[in-house]
Amino acid sequence: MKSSQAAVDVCSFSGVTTKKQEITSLESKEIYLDNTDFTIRPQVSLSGYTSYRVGGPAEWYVAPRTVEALQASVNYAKEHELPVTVLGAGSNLLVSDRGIPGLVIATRHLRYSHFDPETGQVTLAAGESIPSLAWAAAELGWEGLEWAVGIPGTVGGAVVMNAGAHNSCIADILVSAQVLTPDGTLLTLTRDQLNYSYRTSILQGSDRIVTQATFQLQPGADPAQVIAITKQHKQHRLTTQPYHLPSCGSVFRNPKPYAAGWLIEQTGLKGYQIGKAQVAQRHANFIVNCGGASAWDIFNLIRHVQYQVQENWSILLEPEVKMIGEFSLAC
Ligand SMILES: Cc1cc2nc3c(=O)[nH]c(=O)nc-3n(C[C@H](O)[C@H](O)[C@H](O)COP(=O)(O)OP(=O)(O)OC[C@H]3O[C@@H](n4cnc5c(N)ncnc54)[C@H](O)[C@@H]3O)c2cc1C
Ligand SMILES: NC(=O)C1=CN([C@@H]2O[C@H](COP(=O)(O)OP(=O)(O)OC[C@H]3O[C@@H](n4cnc5c(N)ncnc54)[C@H](OP(=O)(O)O)[C@@H]3O)[C@@H](O)[C@H]2O)C=CC1
Ligand SMILES: C=C(O[C@H]1[C@H](O)[C@@H](CO)O[C@H](OP(=O)(O)OP(=O)(O)OC[C@H]2O[C@@H](n3ccc(=O)[nH]c3=O)[C@H](O)[C@@H]2O)[C@@H]1NC(C)=O)C(=O)O
Repeated sequence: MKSSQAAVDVCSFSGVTTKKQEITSLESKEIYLDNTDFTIRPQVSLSGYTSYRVGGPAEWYVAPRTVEALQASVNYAKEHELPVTVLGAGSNLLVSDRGIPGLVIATRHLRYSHFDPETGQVTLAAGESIPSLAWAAAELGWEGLEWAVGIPGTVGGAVVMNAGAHNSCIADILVSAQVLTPDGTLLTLTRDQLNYSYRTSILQGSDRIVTQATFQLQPGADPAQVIAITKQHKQHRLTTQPYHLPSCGSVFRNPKPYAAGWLIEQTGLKGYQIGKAQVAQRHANFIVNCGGASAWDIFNLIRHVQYQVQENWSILLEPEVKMIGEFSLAC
């Protein structure tokens, strides 16, 4: 186990990008990608694209609507030696107030879905919404996604994170995922190749971009029943989790057999606040933005919680949230 010192000393995080680089907008002009009608835009604030509602600008930002435009975006980054950061719906991200150097590629505009009643398989583009999918499946009477209704975000993010709830997770239903590799190749990876375990997959920290996924569901149930179970799951969340304030969901993975929320509450941290970031009263493993928090407030609170839990329980809580960009003392 790492020491508590390690828990407070590390002050620079990176998710996808690693290069230390100040944001220097080369030109404040949009760039048109070859053979597409898409533009790469400079200095785009990411706070509107994350559920925490914090974060500085992307040096460059693009949200392609087709796989071809995605490929063109990746090629552009390669040609200009820009580090690439991939964004889904930003519901599990803490973006630095300093922003993200290089090119941020948002995949949430990649959209299509196909339900195959013969096989019970549904194939979706990476940008499709998981809660919308869960409701659509319930309305068709297809079982298998009732648990997913309250998980904001995209198919791509859920496949990478192995999103889960109520003892189910993406790995239980994933048949395969299509990924775009940095050399522009589209590969199909089976569930076994993704090396899934609790809230992790081989895709975390990798340079492969999920473009679509196929899930196995079970058609043929009574829609009213599937909708009823889906509603119960949603209701359970609304009563146990602080959905009314910006957050990233659970901040830490559960250090089994303990629940992070229980450990944090027992440490006396419910309601503890740094700046406008607060350990939620309703669920201690949620840190909420009470209005006007900075990423730095949230980051410091994460560190404080880690430190206090380590001091009291000798357990280092491991963040589930992906922290991207620079978080240095000079912020
Ligand atoms: C209120 C609330 C409740 C939540 N409840 C749950 C819950 O019950 N269970 C749970 O598991 N999570 C939960 N979360 C966290 C979050 O919803 C999930 O992690 C979700 O799957 C993230 O999807 P996203 O599209 O927002 O991904 P993002 O947050 O945008 O990205 C997450 C990671 O995936 C990578 N990524 C995203 N898209 C792609 C892609 N196309 N290709 C490659 N990499 C990609 C990003 O680089 C990043 O590393 C909750 C969050 C909130 C705000
Ligand atoms: N605290 C936070 O930081 C955040 C919390 N959230 C919460 O996460 C949850 C998921 O958010 P979001 O991704 O926006 O998805 P929602 O669950 O709000 O909606 C997703 C889709 O499902 C449809 N839908 C919703 N309820 C029903 C229903 N009863 N029957 C049929 N269809 C339905 C919606 O249709 P329609 O548009 O017609 O309603 C919409 O198309 C929500 O509870 C939201 O409040 C989301 C983001 C951040
Ligand atoms: C929200 C997320 O996922 C959630 C998912 O929605 C829910 C529902 O299935 O189960 C997990 O929460 P969780 O383990 O905290 O589930 P809960 O049932 O709320 O709590 C577990 C235990 O901790 C206790 N608890 C929780 C919060 C709190 O403030 N105090 C406390 O004592 C509860 O009483 C319970 O005994 C996932 N979290 C993780 C880290 O695995 C996410 O990953 O972002």
